Amino acid sequence: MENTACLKPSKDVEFQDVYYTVKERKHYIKVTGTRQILRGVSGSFRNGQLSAIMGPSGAGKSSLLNALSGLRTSDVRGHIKIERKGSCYITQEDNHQTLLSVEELMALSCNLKIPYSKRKDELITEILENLHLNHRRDIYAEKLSGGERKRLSIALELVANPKIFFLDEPTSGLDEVTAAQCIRLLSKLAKEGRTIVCTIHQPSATIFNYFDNIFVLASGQCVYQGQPSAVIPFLRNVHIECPKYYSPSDYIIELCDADEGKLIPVLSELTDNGKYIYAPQQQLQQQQQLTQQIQLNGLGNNTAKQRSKDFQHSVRTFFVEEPKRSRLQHLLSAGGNFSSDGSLIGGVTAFYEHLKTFTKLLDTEQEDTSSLHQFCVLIRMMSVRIVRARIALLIQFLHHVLTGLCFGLIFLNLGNQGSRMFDHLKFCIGVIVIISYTQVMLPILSYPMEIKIVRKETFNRWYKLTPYYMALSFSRLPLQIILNMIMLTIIYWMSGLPPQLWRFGLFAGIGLMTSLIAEGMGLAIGMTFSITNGSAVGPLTIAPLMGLAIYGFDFAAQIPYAMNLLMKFSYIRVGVVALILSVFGFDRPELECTDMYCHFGDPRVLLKFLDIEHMSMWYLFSLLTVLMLFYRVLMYLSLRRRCGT
Ligand SMILES: Nc1ncnc2c1ncn2[C@@H]1O[C@H](COP(=O)(O)OP(=O)(O)OP(=O)(O)O)[C@@H](O)[C@H]1O
Repeated sequence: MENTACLKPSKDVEFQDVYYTVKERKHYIKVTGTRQILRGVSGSFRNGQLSAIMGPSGAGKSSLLNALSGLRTSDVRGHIKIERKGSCYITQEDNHQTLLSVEELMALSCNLKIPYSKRKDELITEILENLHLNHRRDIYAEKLSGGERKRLSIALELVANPKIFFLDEPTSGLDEVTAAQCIRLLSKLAKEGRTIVCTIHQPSATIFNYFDNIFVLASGQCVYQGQPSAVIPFLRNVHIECPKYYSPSDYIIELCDADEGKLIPVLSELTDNGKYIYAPQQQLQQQQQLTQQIQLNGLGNNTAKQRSKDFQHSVRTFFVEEPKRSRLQHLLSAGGNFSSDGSLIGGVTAFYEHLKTFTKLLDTEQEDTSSLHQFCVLIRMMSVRIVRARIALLIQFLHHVLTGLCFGLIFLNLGNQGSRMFDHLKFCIGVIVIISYTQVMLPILSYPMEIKIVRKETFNRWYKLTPYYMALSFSRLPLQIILNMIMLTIIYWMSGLPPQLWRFGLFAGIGLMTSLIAEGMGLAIGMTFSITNGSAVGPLTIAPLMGLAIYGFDFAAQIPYAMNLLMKFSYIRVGVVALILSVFGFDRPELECTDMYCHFGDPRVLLKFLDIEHMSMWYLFSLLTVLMLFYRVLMYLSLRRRCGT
């Protein structure tokens, strides 16, 4: 894809001959061919206008929006001119950071995007008032209604005052009144000097008339581009008369939906796949100017097909005819009143009244915040969320205490008995396995939701991935240390291991290292897969590592070299060996022997039997550190891959 460099920052979005081709696969593996989702579409979305990409389901609306916004770059060809830095993308789902109120989310957005502004509170209040959300500022975002969530999504982006908004299906899931409110809000924002482009499946007649420009896609081709009021005259060009009392938007979409390959190519030809913009004949002067321009450039129907890379000349406007009713009249007849400046007031549009013009607060040029600043803001936010997730905290606390007690009871006072060698082994394996399993599964089940938010926020330049990654890693550390220490203390104390602080320190240190490695692995899986796939991939990945952890203890001296090498990759194995060494190594005195003869009464015999008597704890800690770094790097790469930077 070619993103044309803008010499002068432009707030328009222009594109020419955009193709999006995907590979078709059989059973997800074998490539059987390719499919063109977008077939060389062109068009332009102007600043100050609210534009809609419409079309039947599967027409390619979201694909076009993703290609234009830059969310999708692979498999996209063509020329797209957009100033990425000043744009933002609002997803259909409206996912926000959980356990934060509207005000806190706004503060987060402000702190990340405009750290040096002294008037953050003022700005937050102004935006919330304008978006009619001020009365909901203390409510958690997940408690908001669909319409309110959509407005919050817009409010969060407005903080940095982007000039280009892309919205994927902003009205989906909203009732008619709320959807109309949302579109009116977008229209107002557009009038304030923004370029707003959204996909919309099939707008109602009311909503349809709020758009300044519509771009109708069908089978990946543009079948109409221009003002909503010009659809009916445009269709007359091909002798199609929109029935009376039928919404033109419904009609053109239904025509395309029912088409069997005859009408779409004709309409696409008529618009030259988006190169012609249709508008009513409102101003004779404009028409004359255009005619002159066409004559000057010698652009007839044939020459218009010559693809020019110059966007200035690539998209042309046709004026079809005078609209029967102006948009203003239409709105008036719908029951609204207009103030002298043309904005709609009164009656059902009370909400609209609140939409004042944004002050200069929004217009300040913002600098990018430093990574350190982003890290500090993010870690504070993550810590607040961890503390507020009371039920999750309670469950995790109970889990660690109960697991500790269960283990303690199973191995009660066995830690010092020379006749229970196999129990000692099971104990060490059990401790490491339980830590690994818990820490792997938790992020696999919780992170896939989070990654969607991170993807949206990094795409909209709230923060960079590195500070986010660091904040994520460090914010979880205190809780992980506390919970693991509680569990390991209970286990160590109940199993009757020597009451030596340094030995307990080693024991707990190995447990914590294992926990950090497992968490890194869990996060890497959670960042890559959905919950469904991740919950299958997690156990599948951990199973071989567990297998390697219990392999060959009874013939340790005969384990083949290759197998020995492989076992070094299993952090569970390394953890188990380190734990055995911490419990039975370091000149531990003879264990108690209640039987006539205890072969493993002397801990050195056990270490020799397991072939680890010469193994150094430093070496094992180094191995664990390398494995921890490996999984943490993997986690970072998964994050980068998923968030597309
Ligand atoms: N990566 C992809 N691989 C295969 N097919 C794809 C891919 N992306 C999109 N498609 C297909 O392209 C077509 C257009 O998808 P897109 O999501 O852009 O449609 P849409 O017009 O937004 O539809 P809807 O209104 O139903 O959301 C669909 O048939 C979809 O299955």
